[in-house]
Amino acid sequence: MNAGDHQLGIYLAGMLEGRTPELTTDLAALENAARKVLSPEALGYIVPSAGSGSTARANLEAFERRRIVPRMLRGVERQRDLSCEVLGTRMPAPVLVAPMGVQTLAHEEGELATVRAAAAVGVPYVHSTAAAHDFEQVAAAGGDAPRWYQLYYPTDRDVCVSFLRRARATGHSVLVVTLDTTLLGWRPADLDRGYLPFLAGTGIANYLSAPSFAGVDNPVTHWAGMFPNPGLSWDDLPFLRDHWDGPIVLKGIMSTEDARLAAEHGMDGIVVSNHGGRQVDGALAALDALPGIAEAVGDRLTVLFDSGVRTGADVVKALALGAKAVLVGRPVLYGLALGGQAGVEHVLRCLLGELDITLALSGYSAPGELGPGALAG
Ligand SMILES: Cc1cc2nc3c(=O)[nH]c(=O)nc-3n(C[C@H](O)[C@H](O)[C@H](O)COP(=O)(O)O)c2cc1C
Ligand SMILES: CC(C)CC(=O)C(=O)O
Repeated sequence: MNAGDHQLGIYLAGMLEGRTPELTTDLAALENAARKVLSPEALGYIVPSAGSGSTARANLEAFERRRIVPRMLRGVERQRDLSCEVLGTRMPAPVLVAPMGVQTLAHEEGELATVRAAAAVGVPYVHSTAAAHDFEQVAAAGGDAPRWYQLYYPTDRDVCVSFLRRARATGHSVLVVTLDTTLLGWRPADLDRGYLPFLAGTGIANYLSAPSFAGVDNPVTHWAGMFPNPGLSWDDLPFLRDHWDGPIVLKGIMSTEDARLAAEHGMDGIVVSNHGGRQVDGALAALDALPGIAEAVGDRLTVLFDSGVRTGADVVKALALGAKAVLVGRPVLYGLALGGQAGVEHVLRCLLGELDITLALSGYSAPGELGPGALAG
């Protein structure tokens, strides 16, 4: 994709054709539009965060606080190339779709619409263990487009191995192991409603279609029993190495010490993330954790980032602070809720377009040129 074509393309209406007014190009405003179309349960599950929401607010505030310093007369390339390679995956820009389960809450086609949209734009899609569609369905819908797999490490290792095998067999190239959700966070919006998608049977598709577990009496409670895994430790990582022959990324790293341990344990990458503020309310903003971690690990690990990315300018800020690429979460679900596959495509194209324009107007031809000097302070 030639990112430089985005803006003209938009003005020439190619991208806006068939767009509903709710699908605004102001990505930060999508949440309000999505609130109007989501059911109360879906809204309660997707939009809010843990506890009082202070960490989710801090995530956004950390982006707001940091300011880009635009530079002039730097001979920016007329046709910018934002493409990059991350852990063996080529991508049109340093942006991936974050792993998110239960996407049928946002739209009946759920992950199938998201993976098709990601494939259309070329952005890698990260398939969640808690997806409402399984590995095979997502692989069929996504075709050859890049896909990674996110693991919730279950207490039952046979189930774990079956997930890893199927993920590999269906073309997922990188394993993302989420560490910050060994228990569900304290989420008042769901607790007050007594609602959890999994208990309603949504989000266990990968598990339900695992042939070896077909005989289980009550699959929902069986899965609910093996999902909580607070006993997980660094000693459990070699098992994954034994059963996964591709790169492994740890998601949910928020301290320099854990980042160093990830490198010492031979991991390939980390995602600096607080799960969009959905887990530990009161945790620091993910963006505030990023620069120290990036400095501590240097070239030893590929540092990725998520939590609070809403605009192209946010992507610029995260890259300047040391991320090699970012994962975008809720905005994708807002696009999904508002327009299915077309809505997700809209969000991804806007994000890449705004990233490209912001980068160029700030004096940079490529994301790799960004560093802390691109920001004030
Ligand atoms: C509805 C929803 C479901 C999610 N499901 C998962 C999941 O299954 N696995 C995972 O690692 N992260 C999951 N996440 C967290 C995202 O991967 C990501 O860390 C977070 O959404 C980033 O923050 P943002 O929404 O502010 O962009 C989920 C987030 C949301 C909003
Ligand atoms: C706990 C999961 C199964 C889904 C998730 O990660 C989330 O809702 O944030």
